[in-house]
Amino acid sequence: MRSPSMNHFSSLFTTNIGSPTSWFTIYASFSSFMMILRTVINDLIPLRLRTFIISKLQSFFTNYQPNNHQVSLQIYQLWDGTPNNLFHAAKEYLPTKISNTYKSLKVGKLFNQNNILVAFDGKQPVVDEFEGIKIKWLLVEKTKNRPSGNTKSELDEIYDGEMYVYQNMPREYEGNGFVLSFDEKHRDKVMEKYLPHVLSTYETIKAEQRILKIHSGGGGGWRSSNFNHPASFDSLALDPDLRKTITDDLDRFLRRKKIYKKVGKPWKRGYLLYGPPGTGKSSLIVAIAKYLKFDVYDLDLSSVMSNSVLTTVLRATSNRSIIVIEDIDCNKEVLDRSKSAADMNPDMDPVGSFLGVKQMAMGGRGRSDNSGKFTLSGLLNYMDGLWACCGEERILIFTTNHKDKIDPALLRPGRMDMHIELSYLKAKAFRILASNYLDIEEHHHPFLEQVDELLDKMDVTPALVAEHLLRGEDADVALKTLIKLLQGMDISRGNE
Ligand SMILES: Nc1ncnc2c1ncn2[C@@H]1O[C@H](COP(=O)(O)OP(=O)(O)OP(=O)(O)O)[C@@H](O)[C@H]1O
Repeated sequence: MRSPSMNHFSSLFTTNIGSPTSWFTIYASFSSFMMILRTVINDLIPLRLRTFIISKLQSFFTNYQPNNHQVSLQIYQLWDGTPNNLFHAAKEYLPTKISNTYKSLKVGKLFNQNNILVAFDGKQPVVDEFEGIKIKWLLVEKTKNRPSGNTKSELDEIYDGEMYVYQNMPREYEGNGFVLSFDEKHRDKVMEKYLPHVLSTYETIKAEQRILKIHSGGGGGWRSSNFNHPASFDSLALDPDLRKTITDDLDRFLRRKKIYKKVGKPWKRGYLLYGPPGTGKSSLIVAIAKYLKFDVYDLDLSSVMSNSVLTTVLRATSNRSIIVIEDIDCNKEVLDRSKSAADMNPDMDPVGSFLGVKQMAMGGRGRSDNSGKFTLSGLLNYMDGLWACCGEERILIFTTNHKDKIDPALLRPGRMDMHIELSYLKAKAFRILASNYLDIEEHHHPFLEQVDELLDKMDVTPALVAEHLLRGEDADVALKTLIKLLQGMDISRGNE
């Protein structure tokens, strides 16, 4: 026997289903049918069997992923209880991938930084493209068991399954994390190329954000402060070819870490900056430090009383640093060394004399003369590689006004690899000062040629001209008075 509702249900297909009345009839029939079906199921299927079927269906839908060719990687804040570098790398890397289409971002500013910082807040996935593959990043926050923010969104749909893994992590894995997903066929590329790319980008960002320090002193310990000197390669009046030679050399030094390791040499480089006072030697050191993002250790040799103090002081320097010894020719021990070596054997050539003194310091004849004292040989030993035990990524810079006074032993390649002469101001470098101090574009001022001619025939330091330009606000007036000054110097020179 058929129930009235079943009759209704079957008659649906013959009625006109376009009218509201017919829709209501369909609804009423369907409800009655479902009620009857539920009663039948409850009566005929035992409770335990029903629970089993429901749990199986739930688990099927939970584990079902529409894109089952997608792979996901979780990067948590901790790995075996210790900070996970990949997590920190991702944290710095992702903001570089945020485009203008992002509608919700975190912003902030730290005390010691000038820039406004922007970060991914996790409410929207970040999609990164790398060598033709798309990688989707999501943020997982500690106190929430689903990606932060959204109610019911794309994130939930994708990550309900992933959250199950997350919630079952051992305690030490708890903390914020990232989940990145990509097509399975790119698995190798992501592991071998993309993740190393994230790490190396992080290293670059870290180096750029680094707050540089200057440490001064030596024998009595280092005194440190933030290094905020405004000089840079852009502010330096340097012949453009010389600037390029220097920056190319620095770049090459940074690139060749592996080669130094392979040939068993400490990764270090020595520069000798020489030239008259006021030609920019100290300013160039600042420019190099900023270019490389290296800290500076300004070593006062007169405070170093013995070789062992020198070793201690140099050991206390950090990696990625520049050790500066200014006016090396003025150091008494440095000058005395040549003298004492020559006294011992007047026929020795400079390098031979260096070796003689080095042997003394290493335990040869006359060692007792040097024990307990700072000697140049102690410094040379350090430069020759004994410092390899004290770390890497060191640049050593000596400055002098008198290159000819320096012992040749100090200058040979391997100790001072590059000798950079900073000289008097000439036309090309002057254009840089004119642009920086007076906003004069290259070749665009009627007085420039006259200044060039004067600079060409006389020796004027960049310091003197820079000081003069700093006083004038008006370019015409500043250049006119500079021409007068130079002409006056030219006349007095002629009178000498
Ligand atoms: N090439 C340059 N470009 C721009 N400014 C310069 C240059 N050379 C010197 N100056 C200016 O002169 C000042 C002194 O220069 P700096 O101390 O770098 O010279 P120096 O060669 O190290 O002198 P010293 O041998 O006396 O130590 C700097 O503060 C800078 O303003």
